[in-house]
Amino acid sequence: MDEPSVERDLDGLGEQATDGHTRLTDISGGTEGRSMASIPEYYAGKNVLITGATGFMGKVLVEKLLRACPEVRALYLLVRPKAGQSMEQRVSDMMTCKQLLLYFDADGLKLDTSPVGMGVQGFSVCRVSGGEACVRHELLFDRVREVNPDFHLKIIPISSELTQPGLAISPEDVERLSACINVVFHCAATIRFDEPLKHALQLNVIATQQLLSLAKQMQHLEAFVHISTAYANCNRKHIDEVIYPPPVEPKKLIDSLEWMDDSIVRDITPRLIGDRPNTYTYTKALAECVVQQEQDKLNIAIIRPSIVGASWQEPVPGWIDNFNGPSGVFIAAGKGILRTMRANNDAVADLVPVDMVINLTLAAGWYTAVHRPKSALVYNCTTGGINPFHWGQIEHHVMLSFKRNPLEQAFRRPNANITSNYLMNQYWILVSHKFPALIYDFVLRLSGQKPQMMRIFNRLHKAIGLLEYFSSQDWEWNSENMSMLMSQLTPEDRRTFNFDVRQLNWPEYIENYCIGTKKYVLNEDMSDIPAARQHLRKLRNIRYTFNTLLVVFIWRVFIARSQMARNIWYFVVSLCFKFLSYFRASSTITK
Ligand SMILES: CCCCCCCCCCCCCCCCCC(=O)SCCNC(=O)CCNC(=O)[C@H](O)C(C)(C)COP(=O)(O)OP(=O)(O)OC[C@H]1O[C@@H](n2cnc3c(N)ncnc32)[C@H](O)[C@@H]1OP(=O)(O)O
Ligand SMILES: NC(=O)C1=CN([C@@H]2O[C@H](COP(=O)(O)OP(=O)(O)OC[C@H]3O[C@@H](n4cnc5c(N)ncnc54)[C@H](OP(=O)(O)O)[C@@H]3O)[C@@H](O)[C@H]2O)C=CC1
Repeated sequence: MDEPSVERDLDGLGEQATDGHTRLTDISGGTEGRSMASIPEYYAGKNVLITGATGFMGKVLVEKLLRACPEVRALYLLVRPKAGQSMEQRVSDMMTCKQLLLYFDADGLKLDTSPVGMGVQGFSVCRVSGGEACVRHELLFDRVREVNPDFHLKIIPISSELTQPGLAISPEDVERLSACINVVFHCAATIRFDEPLKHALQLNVIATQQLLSLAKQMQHLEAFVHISTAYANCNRKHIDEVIYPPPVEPKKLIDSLEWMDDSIVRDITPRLIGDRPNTYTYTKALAECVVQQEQDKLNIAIIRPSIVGASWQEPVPGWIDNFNGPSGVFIAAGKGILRTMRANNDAVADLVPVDMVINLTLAAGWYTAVHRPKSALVYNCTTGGINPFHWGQIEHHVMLSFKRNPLEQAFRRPNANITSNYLMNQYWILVSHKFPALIYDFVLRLSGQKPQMMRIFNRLHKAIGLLEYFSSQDWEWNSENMSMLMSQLTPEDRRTFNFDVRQLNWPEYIENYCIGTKKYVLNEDMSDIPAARQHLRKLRNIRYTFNTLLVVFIWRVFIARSQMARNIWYFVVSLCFKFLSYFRASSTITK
């Protein structure tokens, strides 16, 4: 079943819905006979619904929409209460991004760390008189706040647990959303690769279905933008911008899994997901299918980003707030923990910066609402086909960057190597991961502390084991729709909502990415870099001393047991002495 099920239609202007549902033409007056609105003009006065707003991409979407489209009327965020926090509290924390204060004495020594909160947004340093300095998180929403200090008034949290019937939205909220929403961005998903199938199906597929049902009740809806992944069809080598037939009819799967015990579902999961690597990519493919089923009733766009990395330029270069995908690998390599990983040096590393994905998403929302393509348009948001960069190059630049800007308290000097050879990788895991971990834990035990290194390595091996599928091969994505969309933007919009991946300078991007993991994920202070470098020098000296002692020890053991080794040893030593005395003698003669 290789036939794509969607035909692209770029010029299909609005048609009346068959079910009497109000389409764009009724509320915006269409675009006919008018000059086309720019992106900020389009979003002006619009009510936007966003799921997954507390996630990595959702936060950047909210920030950019508020900053670049200041006339947007309101953002309705579907948020669930979590970890004892109400949804209002969570949204407020997200916007205020709590602060971390570090105090220094006159010599620049850190005296105290007082985390006022837990936001992970990074630092800006402000030196004050008297030798005290305050380092505070550079807030994700700082730039919006500069433009509009009251931006929070535009944010309306709506309580919703997406895995519950009706998304657990109250009837009053359903009524309110149905009456006012113009654009929906559906970002929420579980992105864990080891999610049990039932839960992944519940969130990635059933919740999408329910959101679509809600969308169909929205009387003024103009665009529904669904965030998928470029890897939804990773069982193919060449991926076009079409929705492929699903591995199974979603409704059938939902019905059959409903009555099945969790243990049965676990047992049959490998058979069901077939040639896909995990439940994530499998359920994202099913979600695209349920979205496609509504394309006659709604104006739909599907965005398929590849591996979403730290920001390129906005809100600040290198902004990142999680360990997902390559970020965790970079950090583990920077800390000197990860020394080896299975990856293909020559395979394309299809990273795409989060701000480019969000710019494309906002532009696609605009295009979908204004042009109303007859069928859902899919945008492969990838870099490999246009501006390729390879895992081998990534490794090189990550290592360079962490040597220039080391992480604090590294376990060993950063020196990670990737290899596609399974046996070689196993060898290095033994020599460079397990052996040092055992020694370190042994030292911890001797000093009365709890061993921890082996536990860390076991978790790391589990995580990288799940990523290797994506780093060991490459794919070809067609990204014509991305180019088409770019050509539709005004020069001004092209600058404000830049997703031209040709402009990415990879070495510079990777450097900012690594610095971003240091500043924004690990909350490390850039002014501590000299101390971190000093720590690396100490580690290097420890390594030299350890290696020398090891060689001497092995040799001592060896010559104690073998006459031949002893003879060679005496021969080499006497040769050295002879050379030494010869050079000494010849230098006295020449004087
Ligand atoms: C120089 C080297 C060069 C290298 C080149 C090679 C690089 C290859 C990179 C390939 C990336 C491929 C990504 C493919 C993306 C597909 C795109 C998408 O659509 S979807 C987007 C992609 N989706 C994903 O990436 C999801 C992948 N993640 C998962 O599925 C799960 O987190 C898990 C199974 C790895 C661990 O589960 P579990 O044991 O239950 O543990 P928890 O979840 O509770 O977390 C425990 C702790 O570990 C932390 N941590 C998390 N991840 C990593 C990491 N990678 N590493 C390190 N640490 C990591 C986590 O923060 C937490 O810390 P703390 O709070 O305790 O302090
Ligand atoms: N990151 C990446 O590399 C890529 C991501 N994508 C896609 O982009 C989208 C966003 O990804 P990303 O931002 O990285 O993911 P995150 O894990 O950072 O965010 C997921 C969001 O979904 C919300 N969510 C999860 N479960 C529920 C629930 N039961 N009820 C309500 N909300 C829920 C989370 O809310 P809460 O804070 O409450 O947990 C969070 O806001 C996803 O659709 C993903 O498939 C695609 C390609 C690559």
